[in-house]
Amino acid sequence: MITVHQVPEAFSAAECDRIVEITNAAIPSDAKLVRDQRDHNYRRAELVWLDEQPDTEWVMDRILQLVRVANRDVFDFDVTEFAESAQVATYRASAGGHFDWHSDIGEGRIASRRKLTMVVQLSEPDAYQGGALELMTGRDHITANTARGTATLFPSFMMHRVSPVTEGTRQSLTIWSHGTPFR
Ligand SMILES: O=C(O)CCC(=O)C(=O)O
Ligand SMILES: [Fe+2]
Repeated sequence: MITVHQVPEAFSAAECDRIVEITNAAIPSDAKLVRDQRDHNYRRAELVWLDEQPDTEWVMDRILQLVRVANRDVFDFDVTEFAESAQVATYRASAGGHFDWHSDIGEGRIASRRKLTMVVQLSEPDAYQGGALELMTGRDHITANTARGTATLFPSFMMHRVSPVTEGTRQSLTIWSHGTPFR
């Protein structure tokens, strides 16, 4: 089904804390876009790739379980693998953190095979202003639940954005699952 599916408390507060600690201990790279172009007008965030961090297998195990169940019960897409590491993004108001409207499907060998995107809210909603994950479901758009630990899953072709963070810092985890390109 083509929809936005939200899973409250996909990660507990303690688990979000742990992911944030791991992220904050790592050295972030500046957000790179599909095809490696950098365009700060389009996206501004720091990225940490989870597969480069120690002791994160449990995060991947949980992701696998969440995506498997959501795909079985809701989407029923032809998803066969996770071809890219999960990433944690840090959007800071002080750095103009945001991500303009985009689809996650790109032209590259891997980006063209993205099927299902999952985003987990890692920050408390009162830790930042702005920073809403908005998804275009048709003529309207919806705003993802901001509760900490909520997972939002959607088809990777769906247009979405993170509105500018105007105060504080927002952190989120993103993972894509892959399969034969949509046809
Ligand atoms: O941080 C978010 O809520 C969304 C991130 C995103 O859209 C992406 O990494 O492609
Ligand atoms: Fe995205």
